[in-house]
Amino acid sequence: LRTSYLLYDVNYGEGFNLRRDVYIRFANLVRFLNLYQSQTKWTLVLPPWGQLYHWFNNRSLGQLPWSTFFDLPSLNLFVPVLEFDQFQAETNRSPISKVYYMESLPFTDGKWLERTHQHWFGWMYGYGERQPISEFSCLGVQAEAKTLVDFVVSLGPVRSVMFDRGESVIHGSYSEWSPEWWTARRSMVFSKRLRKLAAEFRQQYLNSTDVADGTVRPADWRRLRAAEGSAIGGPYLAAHLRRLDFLRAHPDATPSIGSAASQLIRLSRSLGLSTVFLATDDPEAESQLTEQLLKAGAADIRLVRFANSAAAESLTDGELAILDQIVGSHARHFVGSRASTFTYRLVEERSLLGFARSSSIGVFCKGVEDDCEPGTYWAPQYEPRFTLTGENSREEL
Ligand SMILES: C[C@@H]1O[C@H](OP(=O)(O)OP(=O)(O)OC[C@H]2O[C@@H](n3cnc4c(=O)[nH]c(N)nc43)[C@H](O)[C@@H]2O)[C@@H](O)[C@H](O)[C@@H]1O
Repeated sequence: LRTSYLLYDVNYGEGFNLRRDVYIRFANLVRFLNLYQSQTKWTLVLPPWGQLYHWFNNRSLGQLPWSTFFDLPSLNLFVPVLEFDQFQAETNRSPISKVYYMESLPFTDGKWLERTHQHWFGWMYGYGERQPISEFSCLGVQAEAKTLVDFVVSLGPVRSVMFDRGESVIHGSYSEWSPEWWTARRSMVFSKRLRKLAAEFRQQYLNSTDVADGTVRPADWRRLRAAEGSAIGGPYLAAHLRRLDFLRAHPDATPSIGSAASQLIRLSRSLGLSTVFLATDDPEAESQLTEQLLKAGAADIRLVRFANSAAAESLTDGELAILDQIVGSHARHFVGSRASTFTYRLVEERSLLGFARSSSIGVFCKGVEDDCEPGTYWAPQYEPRFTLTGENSREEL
């Protein structure tokens, strides 16, 4: 069995939670390659988490491995994965055989433009040192992960292939409604350390435990199949209030603090929950909301944030965001921010835990009186199905 490596990178400006979705596209590509090419073991090289646009406190930390956030043994149960450092060690830092910089082009078939030179070096993942590359090409794509299977197969035996601007690849037939998407998604279990911190926080500040909340789940994600409605959740309302760049990027969906406070009061009253777990990227939001709650005579509503706990002090921005997601995903009821991938990932987590759709799809409206559309919800799909319709590849499970 020969070993080949697949690498990818994503446009710098993309946030953490969109990147998690791009992972699913490449994990499925690797899975399809391994099903199709039985003589090759394809391994997915995990792109280190560089200095993301939204991670203000991470600037000095350099590249973070995936194990900071995710449980690698769980990822490995779906496809073979390797941290970038390990890849460099395994290949003696030899050049990446082929790098394709993907450009979204307005044509319907996958097509590539070869612009090959003798020697290339690339800056990748924010490392100061440049990575040697044997061959660099631009690849015009309007492609799904499965189209790329045929493309990679057409390259013949190759040690390592990298796709840059990985966000250009779409899920296509293997989107959120497919078991392929969900199987990869289910394997993205958060690291043990972060899960433990979340459990301790829930117990200490929110009177919430898995046993009481009906969220005890097997350690192996392959055995987790919670029926919708089986989870009760902790006795709190969780709110994801996305602000900062959303005030500019999504002004029509982002409420003022006053409007958000009124919506929270109305919701917590109707649910009979006086504890609100607040997840937000805005350091000012909590004190501003508290002021509005007092003004509205709702001083009994208690705002709880992970960021205020002692455990938060030693965490990076990305870890803190995940803690907010884990704690938010265990609440009896959740209200999120329209169009935020942070909210999407949190709702997915809730659907996997077995929360009822109605407890998960609420979003903040712009105005208090607006009757805005609820958020998106995809029910988890479990039955594996695999059909590749490409020229070389056909297989069904
Ligand atoms: C405007 C667009 O917004 C998109 O944001 P959206 O979908 O929310 O995508 P996210 O990637 O989730 O949000 C960006 C980052 O903001 C922080 N953040 C957001 N909400 C919270 C929260 O509740 N708690 C904590 N602790 N941190 C939060 C977190 O670092 C997260 O990685 C971006 O992905 C795009 O690149 C673009 O900037």
